[in-house]
Amino acid sequence: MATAATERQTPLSTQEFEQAIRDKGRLYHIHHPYHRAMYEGSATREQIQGWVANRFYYQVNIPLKDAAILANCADAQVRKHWVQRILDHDGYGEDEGGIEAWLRLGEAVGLSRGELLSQEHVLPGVRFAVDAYVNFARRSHWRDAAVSSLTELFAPAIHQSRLDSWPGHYPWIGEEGYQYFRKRLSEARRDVEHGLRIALETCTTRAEQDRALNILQFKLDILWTMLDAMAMAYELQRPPYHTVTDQRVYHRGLG
Ligand SMILES: O=C(O)c1cc(C(=O)O)c2c(n1)C(=O)C(=O)c1cc(C(=O)O)[nH]c1-2
Repeated sequence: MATAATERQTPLSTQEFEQAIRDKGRLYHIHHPYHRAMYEGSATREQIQGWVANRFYYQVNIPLKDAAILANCADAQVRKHWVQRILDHDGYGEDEGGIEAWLRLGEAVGLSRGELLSQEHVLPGVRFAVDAYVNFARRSHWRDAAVSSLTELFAPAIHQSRLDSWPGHYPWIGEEGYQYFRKRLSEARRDVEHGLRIALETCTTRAEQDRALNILQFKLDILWTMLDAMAMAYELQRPPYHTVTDQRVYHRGLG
């Protein structure tokens, strides 16, 4: 008879494991009140601008995270696919890349390129959360780092929700701002197919599956925590040091 302990060790079937991964979508940042406000049309211009400026820090760090995964991966077949993610963001040939598209989104919401590039709006809480993601990829086995990207399973829905709702709610946002979200619809679907295959093929014991689900939760925590920091600053008007100064005195990264 199986005891509770041995039952815990029974691996989930591939279908059950995939379902457990997909079930994590109920904790995606699409459900964060900050995100809901943007989607529902109640976000202010300052809140949208704050989100775009802070999320830029995520955008510029994604290729560093993916380069760390490549650097830790001895499997050429994996690298051959994974390298595409860096090109998607940095650009290649005629494709201007996601970082450039995000800078255009910044301009479309009224932020200059210089404002985004200087990182002057990046809140410490956002910086720490994104840095935790990059550092996890640097120090982990590439398979664990690959699993942490699986929140992208849920990303097409969130990009689509912005394309569906923002133009109606925020007519002041220029049309050229939406290209990033359009571009990611197909890129995220392709990436996640590869990432999911890695997870399903390499996490075969219950312990490995549980670890993968915990890593995915770590990543969900990062995304949620970024929005918590933005909610403090732009909804509750309590950015860091607000009791002392209204200047953005926070550090811009230590290089
Ligand atoms: O707008 C979003 O809500 C959102 C979320 C995520 C995500 O789930 O990590 C990514 C993106 N966008 C995105 O645009 C992107 O390029 C991306 C790469 C990754 C990753 O973990 O490698 N996540 C995401």
